[in-house]
Amino acid sequence: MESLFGDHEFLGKDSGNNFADIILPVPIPRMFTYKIPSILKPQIQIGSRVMVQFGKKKVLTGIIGKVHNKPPQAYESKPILDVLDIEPSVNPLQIRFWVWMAEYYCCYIGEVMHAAIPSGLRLSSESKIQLNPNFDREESKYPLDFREEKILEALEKTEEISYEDCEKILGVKTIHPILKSLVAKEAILIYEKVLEKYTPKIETRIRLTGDIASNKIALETIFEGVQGKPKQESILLKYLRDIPVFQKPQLNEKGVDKARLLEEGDSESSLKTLIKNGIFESFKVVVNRLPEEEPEKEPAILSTTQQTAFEEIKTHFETKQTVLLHGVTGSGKTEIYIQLIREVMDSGSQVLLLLPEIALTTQIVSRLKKVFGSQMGVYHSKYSDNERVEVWNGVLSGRFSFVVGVRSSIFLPFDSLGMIIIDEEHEPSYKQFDPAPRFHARDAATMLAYFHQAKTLLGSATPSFESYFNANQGKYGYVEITHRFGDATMPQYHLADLAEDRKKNLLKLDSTRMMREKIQAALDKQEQVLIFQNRRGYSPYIQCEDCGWTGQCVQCDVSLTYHQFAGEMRCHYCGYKEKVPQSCPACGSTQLTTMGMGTERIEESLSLLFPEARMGRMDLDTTRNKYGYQRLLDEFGAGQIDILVGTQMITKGLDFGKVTVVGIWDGDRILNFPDFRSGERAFQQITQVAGRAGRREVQGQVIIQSRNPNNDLYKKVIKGDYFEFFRQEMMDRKKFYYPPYVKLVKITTRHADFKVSEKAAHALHREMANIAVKKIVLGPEKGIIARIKNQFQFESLIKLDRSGNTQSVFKESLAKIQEELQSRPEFRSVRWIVDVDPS
Ligand SMILES: Nc1ncnc2c1ncn2[C@@H]1O[C@H](COP(=O)(O)OP(=O)(O)OP(=O)(O)O)[C@@H](O)[C@H]1O
Ligand SMILES: [Zn+2]
Repeated sequence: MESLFGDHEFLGKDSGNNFADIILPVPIPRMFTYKIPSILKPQIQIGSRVMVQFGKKKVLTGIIGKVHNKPPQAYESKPILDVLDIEPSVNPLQIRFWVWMAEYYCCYIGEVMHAAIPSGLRLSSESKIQLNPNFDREESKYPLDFREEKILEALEKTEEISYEDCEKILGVKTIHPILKSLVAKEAILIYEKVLEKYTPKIETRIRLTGDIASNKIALETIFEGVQGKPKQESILLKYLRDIPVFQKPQLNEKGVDKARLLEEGDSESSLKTLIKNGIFESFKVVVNRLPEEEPEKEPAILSTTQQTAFEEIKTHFETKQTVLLHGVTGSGKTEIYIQLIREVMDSGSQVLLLLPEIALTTQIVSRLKKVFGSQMGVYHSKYSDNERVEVWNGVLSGRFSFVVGVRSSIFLPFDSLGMIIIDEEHEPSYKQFDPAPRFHARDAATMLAYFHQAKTLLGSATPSFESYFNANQGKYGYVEITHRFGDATMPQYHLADLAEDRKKNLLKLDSTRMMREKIQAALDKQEQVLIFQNRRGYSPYIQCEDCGWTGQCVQCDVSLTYHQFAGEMRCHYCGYKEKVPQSCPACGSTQLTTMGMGTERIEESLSLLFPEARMGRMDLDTTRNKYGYQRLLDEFGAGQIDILVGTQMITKGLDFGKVTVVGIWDGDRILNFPDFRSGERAFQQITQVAGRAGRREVQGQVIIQSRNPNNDLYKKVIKGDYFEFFRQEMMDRKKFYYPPYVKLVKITTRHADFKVSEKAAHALHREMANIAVKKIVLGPEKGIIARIKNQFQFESLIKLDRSGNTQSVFKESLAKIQEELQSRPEFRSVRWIVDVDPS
């Protein structure tokens, strides 16, 4: 990245520079160079939004990525048309980060920009057609045909029209040739209309008029006046309850939200009368969507173990940029983060705390909120666009010097980060699969911290092998906590043999005797139970008992997943859905049954086995709406649920004191995943879910149901020797060339025609063979799912040597190859998907 951008080029405002590289929206692949007109020079700054002409007559909005003095070689540069921002929207460090991301993850910088800027801030541009002011119908040397006349007539009546308007006016779809001709005849202009999408929230507020609030006699007179008018009296009383002006007249100034005044069913017309009579006045204000909150409590005092870890982390930071904090589940990592965050904030720098999915970590967010109040911004996947814009602006204005967020929060406009903390750093959900940029937020955040000269703290009870490897090599500092906080002990494991119980007729509704006994014991003591079922790989589906028919997606090579709640079968890849048929579409039989074991089935079974227990279920279905997680977790925390069944969502970060039993419904389902990381993932997943049990005085009990309880991996998890497990797995990784010993790049071709997709994949393969760096190319092979959304997929996997500049040479050559292949007519509509560090 250094080669492309020297630091001096980020200084912006340099009147000696005559050219600017502009980042343009997708699908425009790279930055284009434009001339800086001298009158715009004073306004040119890195990160400002500008309008530029692209192609013949198209006007786009882009962002200044770089200013310099080198005219482009391949084309004549056009001038920048206008600068839209007085203050840049994006700072130079962000641009530098975007450039790095586009290069590292092999994607277009426009795609990074698209991911980075919340859509509420994005300039949406819609092509608009306008009369060319220089055009004179009488004097034009070009004759117009009747369609062109029609368009011009419309434009004489209104200032601008859209493409859609044109289609309507002409009653045809093919308007491009007509518009093109009009442009050529200099009769019209086509431009992109710039729309700001973000809208501030405006509240109507009510307050007492003039100085009534400070005049007791006037107030009393008013009360006398509304006697016998109960509706008006009620509104007045409610106002005084919320705003006690008798004690503090100055409170009247801010007034109350009108909606609040009317929310208990008071009538709007009575309020109107009060306003008409000059008692109340209404006014409008712009309000924050994110409420102000004061911190409620002081951070906890660290235990001796925590304090030691805290000191060790800081000592490592003196010499290392990154530190890995490896602390067992329940060791109190969050409290250590809190102390670090405090210190960095006190020193005047910004802090970012990354969590894998905020919706799943509501508990941690509310713990932090209590300590940091509204100094802390939350960047939530379930926030609305407008709320996101307010967080963005809050970072810009300095309102938030600390942000907790999901992976997209690495794009916020920080200008002086002091530390990035990545909690649960092993979590696969830090990786963005689709669309580009396909980045890993942990790795990208480490780079971001480097650009800010900031520190990175990685935290996990089960570190990723990549991070553990770096710590072992001495590249990262390493701090370990081997004991839980307070008196809590590590949970005790039990393997329950499914096959054995079946033989002995002890299996009831897929539960072993061990599982039932442990659950019952917990229920008897009013303790709580978590039951985990792995979502990956398996899903419930509908099958015909007579002919074996199963519902298939019409666009993808996958079977449809059964959603009992909606009575539907859905494709998890493209969203296609249909109602569950009454009878088998193939043979007409009505014997349709549910196969696979989803969380719904387990919930049903358990409520039959434990009829007195109150059940809850947490999965994609029950948490679809914004407050779904929150509601379930609140109920669970309040002890209104005895047994909570859930998928991956219940494994992350939950800290409930009354959970003493964790059941893993089908352990084998976690082990059998065809991936080089399956061992690592299984170890992590079992340890994490088990870690929810027994986090206070009572020791936790973990039951793993399995048909193969002698599997070596269970033994290793139970032993809990992470280092030993790592050491053994790493021998395989080394032998078979897998990360972290090599870097992986996966390239997928997609096309509606099987043959074309295959041919493109082979052409790519041949070209890649000529790239002169050490590498192994596997494939191309049909994708694990051969067809998605009617597109056939072929995949190649490339293993790159980690040494020297292998990666950059490979990526550069790959970009050239891709460009060349894309230009071949036969591959024009092929999609090429490059995934660096796939997971
Ligand atoms: N110094 C402290 N004082 C009081 N309570 C503490 C302290 N440190 C930790 N705790 C409590 O101990 C419990 C476990 O801590 P925490 O949730 O931070 O662990 P963790 O390391 O993040 O665990 P996991 O990796 O399983 O998420 C929490 O209930 C927390 O409030
Ligand atoms: Zn589908």
